[in-house]
Amino acid sequence: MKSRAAVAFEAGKPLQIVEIDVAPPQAGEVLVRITHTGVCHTDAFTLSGDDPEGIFPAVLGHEGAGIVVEVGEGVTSVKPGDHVIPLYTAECGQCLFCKSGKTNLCVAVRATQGKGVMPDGTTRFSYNGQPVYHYMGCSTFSEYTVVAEVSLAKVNPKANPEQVCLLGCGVTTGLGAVKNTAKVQPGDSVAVFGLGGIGLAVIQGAKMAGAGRIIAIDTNPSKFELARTFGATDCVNPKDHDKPIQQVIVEMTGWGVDHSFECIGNVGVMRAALECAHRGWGQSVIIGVAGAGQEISTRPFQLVTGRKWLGTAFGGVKGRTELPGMVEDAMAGRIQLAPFVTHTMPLTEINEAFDLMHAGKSIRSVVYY
Ligand SMILES: NC(=O)c1ccc[n+]([C@@H]2O[C@H](COP(=O)([O-])OP(=O)(O)OC[C@H]3O[C@@H](n4cnc5c(N)ncnc54)[C@H](O)[C@@H]3O)[C@@H](O)[C@H]2O)c1
Ligand SMILES: N[C@@H](CCC(=O)N[C@@H](CSCO)C(=O)NCC(=O)O)C(=O)O
Ligand SMILES: [Zn+2]
Ligand SMILES: [Zn+2]
Repeated sequence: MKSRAAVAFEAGKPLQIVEIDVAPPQAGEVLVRITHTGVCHTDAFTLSGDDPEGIFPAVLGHEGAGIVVEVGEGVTSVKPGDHVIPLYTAECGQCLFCKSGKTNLCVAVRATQGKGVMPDGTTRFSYNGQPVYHYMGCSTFSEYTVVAEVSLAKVNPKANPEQVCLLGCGVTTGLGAVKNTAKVQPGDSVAVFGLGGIGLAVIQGAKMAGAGRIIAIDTNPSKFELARTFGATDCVNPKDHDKPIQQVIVEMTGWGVDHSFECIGNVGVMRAALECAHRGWGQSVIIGVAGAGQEISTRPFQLVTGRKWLGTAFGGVKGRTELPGMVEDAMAGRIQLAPFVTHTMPLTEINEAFDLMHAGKSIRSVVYY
């Protein structure tokens, strides 16, 4: 079938809106009509060419909501008409990782997903007879996409797709990082570096966890108002200080914060986030994605004196098990999604979403089909 799609033909170039061909779902696969998709910084990261797993031409996008159109052989858990959120972290329930009870990092489809193909090693997308690759197992920048059954969370059809698509990545990642990775406790102090969709979701999660002081840090002060609305108690612009930001945070708190979160993808800031953690027990969670060749560093003494460095993917959330409940929480107002959606636009204007992100003017742009 034909599908309107925004295709990344080349790194560093705008997406092109074209009509691609989408082949039918094979065994264990599902054809989904995407109705809405958020644009996450990770899409921009891969488009920039910095992602070692980046492959072109590809249909990017991994923060979507849609409706099942057709299922392939053997698919039993979803049927046409079901409302779904595609998952870049699958949940097969069978693999070593799923069964461990220790992680959400299912490996069922991860190897082929990283190569831009479906589990059988081929792609369902083509343009002018040439292959177009999948992205993060989702490819939500196409109106019709094919995903593995294990990569779909079935959600309440009454939910607002313009908002719950954000549970496909940004908001879930931030909330999960607080709850599952850092395990923030009532009264704990928190520092959040980077106030985009991820950082603001961390702040929302910290507030929900009953954190005491929540310090929001960004070089773009226009982000502070929303950060305060979500629960930030202090807002800090590193540019206002002539000393390292970790020193500023340590001086503000005495010995540093109980938990810090890096939500930017900057290895220098990752170091600062670790070093502003409390002597003896502070921990720092890396959420931001850094480019090929980038490495983190700090003095080992920082760890010897009790700080911990952690990381998280999709906030440690098991999508098929947990997203349906998170959608209910959003519908009941227990999770706030509306404030994240600063812009909406049709697919034809998707490049504007990237421009707004790079200009620091948006939190989330949601594209509709
Ligand atoms: N680990 C995961 O599962 C996961 C999930 C989603 C996104 N991410 C990553 O999280 C990061 C954030 O994503 P986003 O969509 O919120 O991005 P975003 O671009 O919306 O937000 C980033 C924010 O960081 C701020 N910033 C940039 N440089 C800074 C600096 N030196 N000091 C302080 N603030 C600075 C920007 O002003 C912006 O407000 C990206 O690296 C993305 O790839 C990771
Ligand atoms: N492909 C990159 C890594 C990209 C990455 O770290 N992705 C995050 C999700 S970002 C969502 O916006 C993640 O979950 N990683 C775990 C996984 O991909 O299995 C690289 O190769 O460096
Ligand atoms: Zn994302
Ligand atoms: Zn699994």
